[in-house]
Amino acid sequence: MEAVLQAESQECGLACLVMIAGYHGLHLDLMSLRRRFSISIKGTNLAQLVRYAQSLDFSCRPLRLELEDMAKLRLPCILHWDMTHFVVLETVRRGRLHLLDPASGRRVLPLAEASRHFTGVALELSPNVTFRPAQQKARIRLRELTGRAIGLKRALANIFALALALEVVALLAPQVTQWVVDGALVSADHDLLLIAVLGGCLLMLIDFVLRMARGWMGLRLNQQLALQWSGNLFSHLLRLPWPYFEKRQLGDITARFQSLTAIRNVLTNGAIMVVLDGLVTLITLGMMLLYSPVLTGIVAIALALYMVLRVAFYQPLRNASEERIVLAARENSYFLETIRAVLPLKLFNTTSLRLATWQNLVADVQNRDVATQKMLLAFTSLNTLIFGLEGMLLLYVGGMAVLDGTLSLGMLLAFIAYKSQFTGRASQLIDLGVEIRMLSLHAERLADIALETPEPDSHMETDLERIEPRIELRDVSYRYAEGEPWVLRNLSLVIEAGDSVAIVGRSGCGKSTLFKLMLGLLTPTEGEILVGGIPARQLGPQAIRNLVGAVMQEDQLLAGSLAENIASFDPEADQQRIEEAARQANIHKAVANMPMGYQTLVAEMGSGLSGGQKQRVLLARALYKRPRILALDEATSHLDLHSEQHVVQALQRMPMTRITIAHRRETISFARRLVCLDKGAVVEDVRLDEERQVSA
Ligand SMILES: Nc1ncnc2c1ncn2[C@@H]1O[C@H](COP(=O)(O)OP(=O)(O)OP(=O)(O)O)[C@@H](O)[C@H]1O
Repeated sequence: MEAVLQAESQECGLACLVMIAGYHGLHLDLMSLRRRFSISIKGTNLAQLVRYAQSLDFSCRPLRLELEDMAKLRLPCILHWDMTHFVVLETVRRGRLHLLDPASGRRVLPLAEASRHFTGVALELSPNVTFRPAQQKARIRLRELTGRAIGLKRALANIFALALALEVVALLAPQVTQWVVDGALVSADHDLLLIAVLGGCLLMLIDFVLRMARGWMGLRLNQQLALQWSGNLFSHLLRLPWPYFEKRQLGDITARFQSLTAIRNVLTNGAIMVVLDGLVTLITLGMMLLYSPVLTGIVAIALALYMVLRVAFYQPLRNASEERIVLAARENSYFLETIRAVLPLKLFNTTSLRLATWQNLVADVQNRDVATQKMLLAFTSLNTLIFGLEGMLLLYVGGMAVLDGTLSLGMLLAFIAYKSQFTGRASQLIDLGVEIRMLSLHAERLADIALETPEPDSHMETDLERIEPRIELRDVSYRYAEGEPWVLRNLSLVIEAGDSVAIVGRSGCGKSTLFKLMLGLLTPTEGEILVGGIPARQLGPQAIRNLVGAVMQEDQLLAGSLAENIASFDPEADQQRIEEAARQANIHKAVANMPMGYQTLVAEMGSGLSGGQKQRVLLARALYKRPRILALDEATSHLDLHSEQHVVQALQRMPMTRITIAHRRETISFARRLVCLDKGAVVEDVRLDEERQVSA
C-alpha cells in the first residue's frame, strides 16, 4: 500500500480513505476528495467517515475491540488513534502493527506501544457490489502549477544550442588521445604530437568559452523563472479563500511553496540534459560499438544493473523524501507557533514542555534523515561495486584484445574515454529520469496551492460609488462542513443604507460567521446575499471589501509605522487623511504624544501599543479607506467607557452603514436597531428610538 500524507491538519480521515480505496483499486487524490466532502477545521468524526466511505461504495463495520484482537480484523482497516486522529492498519506481524499514518508515513509499532495510542475503535471497510476500481487521480500539468513564463522557449533554445556545441567538443576529445598514442607516440613523430596537443588545447579553450556561456544563460533562466513562477504562485496563494488558510499550518504552506524551487531546478538543468544526454549517449554508444562490441556489452550490462538498482531504490527514497518534508514542515510550524504564542507559554510556565515536544519533532526529522542516509549509503556502495567490477573486467578483456593485436593501445584508451562519457551520461540520464518521476511528489504538494480554486473575480464592471450600501440576506444558511450542525439557518435580514445595527447574541451563536459571510470571506451554503441589490456572487468579494471597512476580532497590525498601518501601506498615503481617520478613531492625541508620532514603529508581534490603542489604530485603518459600510466585530471591547463613547459618537455622525457585533450594553446603546441571534436565526429585530437607545 502507498502512504498518502494529509495536507490539512484535520484531513487524516480522508487520507485514510484514499489509501484504502487505492488498495482496492480505486485511485483517488486527496484534493478531489477534499472538494467532494468539505471538512471543517474541527476534523472528521467516525460517523462522517462512515458516510464518506459509503458514498465511495464501501460497506463499513465500525467496531470496538481489544488490542489483542487486532489480528482478527479484516485488513487494511482504519484505527482511531490518540483520540483525534485516524491511521490505516496494513498488517499485524509478529506482535507488531504495520501502520500508514497520514501525518508521518509508514510506521511499525509493537503492540505495547500501540496500546498507548489506540482508542479501541476500528473501522473495517470492504467494497460493496457497486464498487468499481478506477483511476480517478487528477492529472497535474506543469503549466497549471507554475503559471506562464515569458521568454522560456527562447532561453531554452539558446542553452540547447550551446550545450550541443559543447557535446561536439567532448566527442572530439578522445580522438586527440588516440592520435597522440597511436600516431605520434608509436611513430615517434614530434610534430604530430605537438599539433595533436595544440589541437587538444584549442578544444579545451572552446569548451571553456561555451561552458561559461551556457552556465551564465542557465543562471539567468533560473533567476527569471524563479521570479515569474514564484510570483505567479504567490499571487494565486493570496487569492485563495479564507478557509484555505484557516485549515493549514504555516510551516506546511511554506514547505509546499518550496517545492517550486525543486521543480525549477530539475527542469532548468534537466530538461535540456535529457535531450542532449540522450543524443550524446547514442553517439558514444555507436563509437564504442565501432571500437569493440564485446567491451560495449560489458558496459551495457553494468549500466543495466545500475538501472535495476535505481528503480529498486526509487519508491523507498520517494517515500522517505515525502515523509521528511512533512515532518520538517510540522517541526517548522510548531517552532513558529511557539514563537508567536510565547506570551501564554511563559505565563503558564509551559516553555519547557513545549521545548521537549519540539525536540521530539526535530528528532523525528533527524531519524528520518538517518534512515534515508542508510538507504543512500547502501545504494552508493552497490553502485561503486558495480562500476568497479566493470572497470576491472574491461581492463582484462581490453588488455587481452591489445595483446592479441585486435585493438591498439590508443583505441583502448579512446574506448575507455568514450566509455566514461557514456556511463557518466547514461547514469545521469537514469538519475534524471528518477528525479523527474520524483517531481510528481513536489507537483502533488504544490498542487495543493496551485490547483485550489481562488476567490472569484468580479464578473461585472461596477462603479462602486453608485452601489447603495445596503445588505440583504435571503434565507441564508451556513455550516462549516457537511454533516456539521448549521451555524446559521434560513436567516433573512435587510440592513438599509445608513442604518446603524447592533448584532447581539450568546457567544457561539454565529455572529462572527454572519459577518464573514457579509464580507465575502465565506460563501453561504444555501441562500443568497445581496449588496446594493446585486447578488454578492456577481459582485465578487473584492468589490464588497472595497465598500466595507472592517475590524475583526482576530485582526492584526503589520510590522511598519503607525501611519503605514493606518493607510494600509498605501504607497501614496495622504497624511491629512491618516490624521483625520485617527481623530475619528480617537487615537490622534495618543499618537501625537508619542515621541515619534505617526512614525512610531509597530512590531509584528508585541505591537508596542495597549489593547485599546491597538483597537483604535485598527479602527482608524478601517476609516482611512472611507468605507460606505463599517463592520465592527467587538472592535471597541478593550476601550474604556469614555473613549468608547467618544469613538461611537464620532462614528454616528459619519454617513455610512454601520454594523456592530457587541456584547457590552454601552456599545449596543448607540445603535438604532438591535438584531438578536439565537441558534442561527434572528429571534429579535427591534428599532430603538432615542430613549430606548440610552436604556437598551
Ligand atoms: N472555522 C470553523 N470551523 C468549524 N466551526 C466553526 C468555525 N468557526 C466557528 N465555528 C463554530 O461556529 C459557531 C459560531 O461561531 P461564531 O464565531 O460565529 O460565534 P460568535 O457568535 O461570533 O461567538 P463570539 O461572540 O464568542 O465571538 C460556533 O459553534 C463555533 O464553534
